[in-house]
Amino acid sequence: MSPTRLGQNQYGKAETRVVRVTRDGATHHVKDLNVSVALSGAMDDVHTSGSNAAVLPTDTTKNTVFAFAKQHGIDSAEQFGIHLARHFVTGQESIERARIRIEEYDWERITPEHSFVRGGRETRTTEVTFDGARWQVVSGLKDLVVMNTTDSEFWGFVKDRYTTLPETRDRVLATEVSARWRFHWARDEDPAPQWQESWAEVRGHLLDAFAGTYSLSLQQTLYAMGDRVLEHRPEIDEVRLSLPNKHHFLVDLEPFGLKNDTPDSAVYFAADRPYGLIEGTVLRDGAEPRIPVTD
Ligand SMILES: O=c1[nH]c(=O)c2[nH]c(=O)[nH]c2[nH]1
Repeated sequence: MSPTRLGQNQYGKAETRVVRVTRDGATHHVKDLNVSVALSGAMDDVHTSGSNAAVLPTDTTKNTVFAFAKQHGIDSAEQFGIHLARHFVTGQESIERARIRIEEYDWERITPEHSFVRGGRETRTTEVTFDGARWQVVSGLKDLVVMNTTDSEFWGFVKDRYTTLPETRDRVLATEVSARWRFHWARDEDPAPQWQESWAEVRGHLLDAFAGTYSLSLQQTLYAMGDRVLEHRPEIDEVRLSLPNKHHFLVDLEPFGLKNDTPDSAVYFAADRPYGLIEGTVLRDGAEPRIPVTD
């Protein structure tokens, strides 16, 4: 038998759901997060000798999330993640790195006071990593569904013996955007970004680029989206996008004697699978490389 050793490892409580309700007279405010803590460091013993001496229980990491939400509030998901990561890395000798992933759910008001409906829109995400010296904050969004009903073409592609896709000069382009953007900010001595404002601005640029790009492929739209964010937001160094192509196929209505042309109230079949999956990263030239984060 060849010798073995412990490779990359991390542990912590995943998906702690914390909801904080703040009262401003009769007006209530809700912050709704799903927080996953992952800690790593000097953890050989717990895996190989059974000693738990270096292990802060995952139960404690969950309790810390609730206690911090109560004591310090939740200003932004990023700020909350930074606070937690700093606490774990500076508070325990055995913990060398913390990664905090947060999803934030949106609640819209039904009444001005204390009734809400869960926003059916996208989920906001952030991932904060801290190794005691350097921060890496990657924020994002997922499940943001968008559609252009024109200004999209796809033609001039490679054709082999299995190609049947017709070229098109006018199609529906729809996708469900998953985007993650990495902040330049890495050191405590540098001023941190305005997390809330930055997130809203990036979201706006992603949408503007999607809507405003005359698209010859979803790949081209992807690049335009990332490029626009980097052009307008100096606090961001990298944008990663995952864009499923939510195909809309013109239905063949010829058997019923109906012409189904795009310019004339077209009818599409919105297929849910399979879907093309277009993924890519747009980087600022000369940006520092990311800290590798294990999934
Ligand atoms: O925008 C697109 N990019 C592709 O790579 C592709 N492939 C395909 O079949 N349809 C599309 N659309």
